[in-house]
Amino acid sequence: MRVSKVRVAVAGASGYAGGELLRLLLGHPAVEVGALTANSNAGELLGSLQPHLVPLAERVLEPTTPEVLEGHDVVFLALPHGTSAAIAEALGEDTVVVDCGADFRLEDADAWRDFYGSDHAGTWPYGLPELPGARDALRGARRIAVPGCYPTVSTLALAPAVNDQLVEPDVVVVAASGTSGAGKSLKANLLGSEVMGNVSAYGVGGVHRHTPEIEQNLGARVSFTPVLVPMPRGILATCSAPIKSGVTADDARAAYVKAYADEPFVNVLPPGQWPQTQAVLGSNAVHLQVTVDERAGRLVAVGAVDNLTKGTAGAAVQCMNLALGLDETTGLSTVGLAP
Ligand SMILES: NC(=O)C1=CN([C@@H]2O[C@H](COP(=O)(O)OP(=O)(O)OC[C@H]3O[C@@H](n4cnc5c(N)ncnc54)[C@H](OP(=O)(O)O)[C@@H]3O)[C@@H](O)[C@H]2O)C=CC1
Ligand SMILES: CC(=O)N[C@@H](CCC(=O)OP(=O)(O)O)C(=O)O
Repeated sequence: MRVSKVRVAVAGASGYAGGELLRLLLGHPAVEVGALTANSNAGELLGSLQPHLVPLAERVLEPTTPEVLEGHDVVFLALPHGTSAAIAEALGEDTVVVDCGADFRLEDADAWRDFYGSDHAGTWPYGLPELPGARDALRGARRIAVPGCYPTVSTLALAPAVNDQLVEPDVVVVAASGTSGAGKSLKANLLGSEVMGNVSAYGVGGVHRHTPEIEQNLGARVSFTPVLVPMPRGILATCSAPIKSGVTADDARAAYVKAYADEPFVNVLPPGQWPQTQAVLGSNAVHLQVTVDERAGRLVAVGAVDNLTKGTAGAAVQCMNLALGLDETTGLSTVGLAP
């Protein structure tokens, strides 16, 4: 018997997140790739911009309009902030719209205005199924807001400690990211000569827009510092919080193992082994480790993700699977690419 496939469109197919979505969708057994759209690159062959997507090389990028995107079962939006709402509004309620941008992640309209400087578009179910209660909201959802890449790894690295009240709700996150996190458009600070052989902090002092998103996820005060490192992909987040009296490293580890025991994509590493980015590259896995720094009185958790996979496109596919009632892991792998 021939089972009909889910027809998906990708808006922003010329960008990094769109390209990663297509790489994953090409390996997804239940999906047929429909329209591919772009902005300045509309009219170009996909193969000229994303040569790794060989089966789609001859596809021509169309303009990003509701007319091109309608008629699909699922539409992935991998577009700049502020562009999703108008498109989503024009698509029918039956279409599953999965937004990789930030527009619908935050619940607090004031926080949105403070960090993004525009009017709040609204709030959609948040695409981090591993958060308590989130998976149920994603099953059957027709609108999904995929988390930011830093919030994904930072939240998962701290949630068991905060939720089990092992720590004070006052956390510090310092996270190093590869340059693809900044997208594919030209920026002087991302030139090879600026990035190679260089590591730099940015968005320091509570001004990065992922701060309110991590706060929303954890219900904790957050000091977040992102760091740009000279690699194309991957994030390593080092997270800490004041430990409550009497909590040991074994207690912390037990809480993490229990919280993630049934999670297909969260891998709490064996004791003493610390996450590294190359182990998660191209995979939808999150690698975590936790301990207690007794001298400083802090719990320390480290997490690694691929910003483009579990940090964006992999999470988007995971959420699509939940929305459509497919097995959550369909088309996704926990196997990384190393060295
Ligand atoms: N990169 C990452 O690691 C992560 C990205 N995200 C989010 O995913 C989204 C896409 O990011 P990313 O792929 O990195 O960005 P890129 O800059 O690589 O790609 C942006 C895409 O959007 C298109 N585009 C640009 N301007 C417009 C416009 N005004 N209207 C319609 N389309 C437009 C571009 O088309 P063209 O090439 O034709 O100009 C391109 O296809 C963003 O919201 C980003 O925040 C989320 C988590 C992580
Ligand atoms: C290295 C780098 O620049 N990373 C991006 C985060 C990418 C991300 O998660 O994107 P959105 O929240 O925008 O969807 C940044 O710091 O702005």
